[in-house]
Amino acid sequence: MSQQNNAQVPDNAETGAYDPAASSLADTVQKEVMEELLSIRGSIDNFDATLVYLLAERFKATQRVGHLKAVHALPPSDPGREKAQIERLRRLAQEAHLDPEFAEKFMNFIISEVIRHHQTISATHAENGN
Ligand SMILES: C=C(O[C@@H]1C=C(C(=O)O)C=C[C@H]1O)C(=O)O
Repeated sequence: MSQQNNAQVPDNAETGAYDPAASSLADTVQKEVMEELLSIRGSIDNFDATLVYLLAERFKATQRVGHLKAVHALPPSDPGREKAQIERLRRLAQEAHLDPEFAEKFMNFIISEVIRHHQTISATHAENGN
């Protein structure tokens, strides 16, 4: 059923609801091309949602590591572990036809954020006198 934009029914801009058809191309692209684009974008949306859930679960696990390290006075980063992870992920990326340079950059970006969290957890732990 199509939604009417009137005072009773707020549109996406007002509700903040996601519009999967949002685009700046609507007026410049043929109808069939736009349909194919939207269909592919449906898959991209599913992948992006999966990435967010995966990252959320990964950060839950790394937060646990951060608390364990703080309790046992271990350093926030573990360069030996990181080196092994990067080497493994570069190999996996190659096999999956993903640019290994990109995989390494992406992994380093995530790891640096995790280390920042671990530093915060460690500082909070120290402040609390444990
Ligand atoms: C999560 C850890 O802490 C840091 C973050 C890592 C990661 O995000 O994978 C890996 C090594 C550490 O520098 C860990 O030591 O396992």
